[in-house]
Amino acid sequence: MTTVQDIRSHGEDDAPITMLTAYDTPTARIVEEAGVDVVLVGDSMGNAVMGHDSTLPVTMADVESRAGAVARGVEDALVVADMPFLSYGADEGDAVENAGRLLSEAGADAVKLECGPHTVELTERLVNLGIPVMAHLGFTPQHVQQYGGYGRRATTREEAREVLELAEAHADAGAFSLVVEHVPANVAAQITDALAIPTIGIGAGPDTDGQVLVITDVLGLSERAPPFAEQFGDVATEMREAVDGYREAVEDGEFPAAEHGHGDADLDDL
Ligand SMILES: Nc1nc(=O)c2c([nH]1)NC[C@@H]1CN(c3ccc(C(=O)N[C@@H](CCC(=O)O)C(=O)O)cc3)CN21
Ligand SMILES: CC(C)C(=O)C(=O)O
Ligand SMILES: [Mg+2]
Repeated sequence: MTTVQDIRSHGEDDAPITMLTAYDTPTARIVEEAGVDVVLVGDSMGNAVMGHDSTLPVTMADVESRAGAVARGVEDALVVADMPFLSYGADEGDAVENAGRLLSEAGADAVKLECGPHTVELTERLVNLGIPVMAHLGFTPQHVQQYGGYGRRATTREEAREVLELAEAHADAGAFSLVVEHVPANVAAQITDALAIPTIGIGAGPDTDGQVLVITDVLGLSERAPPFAEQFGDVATEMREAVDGYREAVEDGEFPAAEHGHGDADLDDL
């Protein structure tokens, strides 16, 4: 069993923390069997498996449903669920209830919040209530309209300092780890050095305590993947071949065959 305390106590000499997203039971099972430490039910499901072009349309109902599916496929890995756009930040009571439901009903072990100055208090409140929080800073995709694009963040000294200070504030508020996305490697390295909790990077260079990617980017199932992602397989080709094989077998009258057990029942003509 991987717990939030196992992640929190990650040491400098330990192997890097591995995290991957999953949005369904069979994929979550494979991610866990591979020995990945943390399975993230990311709001990247909007792009990755729901056909949206951002994470903004993803709802609590979407994340609850997908987190349930993932939690049912996982025994040992830590399951973290993203809080989707506007499920926190508008009303603190609603935020607490939404976060709580991801644990008590969907079966997640922790939640992840895209952070800013407004999430420091919320982090403290959630942690006090027993809801572990993973913070997310740097490029936070729920702010894409505010940023005006998908470019790297914290590229100036001023903005890098802001991110560092927010990281420290969320660590002090009780976050057990911190995702740092799409920032310069030296900025991610300095944040990592400054914090007692582990950092998990995406598009943030090699000097974080762990790495995370979106599963469809890793598998070669994404229509578009960010430049910092790496494709480690070509599952789309495998799927195309299987589907093509099925279609051909039906069209050629080869499927179903006797071995598929469609024998006749012993009855008169209807
Ligand atoms: N499939 C997938 N993978 C991801 O890693 C991912 C998602 N979806 N959805 C949520 C966010 C969005 N992310 C992204 C998506 C695109 C870029 C990207 O293309 N950046 C380019 C263009 C920058 C620009 O528009 O100026 C770059 O060169 O940095 C970066 C992060 C990372 N996350
Ligand atoms: C890319 C990770 C960090 C994420 O937030 C997601 O998958 O939604
Ligand atoms: Mg996310």
